Order: sequence, then structure tokens, then C-alpha cells
Amino acid sequence: MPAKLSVNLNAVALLRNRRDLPWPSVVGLGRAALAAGAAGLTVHPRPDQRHIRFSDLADLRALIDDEFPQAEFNIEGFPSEDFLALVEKHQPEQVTLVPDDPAQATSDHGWDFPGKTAFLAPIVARLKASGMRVSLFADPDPLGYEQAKATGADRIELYTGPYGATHDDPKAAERELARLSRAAAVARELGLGVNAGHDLTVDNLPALVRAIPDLLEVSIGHGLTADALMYGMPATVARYRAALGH
Ligand SMILES: CC(=O)[C@@H](O)[C@H](O)COP(=O)(O)O
Ligand SMILES: NCC(=O)COP(=O)(O)O
Repeated sequence: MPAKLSVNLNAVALLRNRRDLPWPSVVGLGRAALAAGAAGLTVHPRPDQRHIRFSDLADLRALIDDEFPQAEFNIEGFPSEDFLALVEKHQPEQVTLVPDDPAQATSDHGWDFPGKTAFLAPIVARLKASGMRVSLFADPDPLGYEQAKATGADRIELYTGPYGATHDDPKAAERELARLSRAAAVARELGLGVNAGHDLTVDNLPALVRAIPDLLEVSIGHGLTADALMYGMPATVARYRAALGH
């Protein structure tokens, strides 16, 4: 089965927040993405609410529940007590835990699993007890995946930023793909599902899904939103689905 496409709406929210006006509509573009065949929506509410506002979460939850009940909501973030309260309130199907400092511009590394197993394990247990699937943001370095598994998480999300950065260097892209492929194989052997995200594009997706044939989900925001400005959201989702082999 091809990897599912979850459309990240952070960049839409960033554009909306330039003015004290409700457009572009985060819910409207989420609706357009789901109507065009996206399997889910992703948001990464940051503590300063610079893009997704905490008030967006109820609207997106209602969009999925009322109009697209098969779709999944994925909320990403650092598991502070405030973040955990947010996800417990809005009950996404999946929570992706990311080791981001509040001041960080964007996500740029995965968890240090050996150092953070004791921190993550009770959080994973708490979220799973509430019925949410838990995924952990991970560098494509399988040393430490045993500890990732030991936290009780269901999946990892492979950090693909370094792969995305090789867009003008095919040899470097091959090297990054080999790392991602090896890391995914170790995760799979340990019984962890594999998602991927960060700086994925319609151009770099086909090689990624060839390298990780059992990839479960990609979450894509920045590149997809740039394409949506050019082609419109429905056509863009169709292009990304085709790149995934749907
Ligand atoms: C975990 C991850 O890779 C994405 O959530 C990414 O961090 C998007 O966040 P920004 O949209 O704030 O850059
Ligand atoms: N988890 C990655 C994500 O949601 C989107 O990342 P990007 O496509 O905005 O880099």
C-alpha cells in the first residue's frame, strides 16, 4: 500500500497570520486537501503560536469528524505539559513527539533515544492510554532505535531534512537515501512503523518511496504549500499522491 499523505497546514497558517483576517483559511485549505484525497492533516503548534494557533485545533478536529471521518489528525510537538493538555483535549489519531526547543526556527533533529528513554516512556504510555498512536521524530541513525521501541511508541518519523537539502546534488541524495533505507529496515525489524517528513517535495518523493517500500505516512507542508500557491491545493494533492504511487 502506498504511503499515506498527511498535509501539514503550518505554512497556510503562517500566511494567514500576516494580517488580522481569517484568510487564507486553514480549515478551508484543509478541507480542499482532504477532498482531493489527502489521508490526513498535520499541524505543529509551536508555543509562540507563530503559525498554527491553539484555537485552530478544535476547528480542524471538527472538520475531520464532521466531513472526513476516515481521515487522521496528526499533531506534532515537544511534549511539554501544555502540549500534552492540548492533544488530550483534541484527541488526534496520531501524536508525533519532536525534541524541539521553543525558540527553534524549525525541527532539525530527532530524539536522543538512549538519553531520553526515561523521559519519553511515561509520556508515550499516557498518550496511548488516551487512545492516540504515538510516533517519535528520529534521525536516520538506527543506534538508539531499540530504546525508541522500549518507550512503547508505535512508530518513528524519519527526519528527512538532510535528504531534502540534497535537491541539487544527486550523489548526496543517494547517500541520504541509503541512510534512510537502512534506518527504516532496523525500525521495521524492531516492530516500529515508519513515517517520514521534513522538506519532502513532489520531486524527491518517488526516490524516497522506492528506498522505503513500507513507508506508512509522509507529512508535508512547506513544499506542498509552495506548490499549492502555483497550482491550487486540489491539483497539488493529486500530484503528491501520484508521486507516492497512489
Ligand atoms: C517535525 C517536522 O519536521 C515538522 O513539523 C516541521 O518541524 C514543521 O514545523 P515548522 O512548520 O514550524 O517549520
Ligand atoms: N513532519 C513534517 C511535516 O509535517 C512537514 O514538514 P515540511 O514539509 O513543512 O518540511
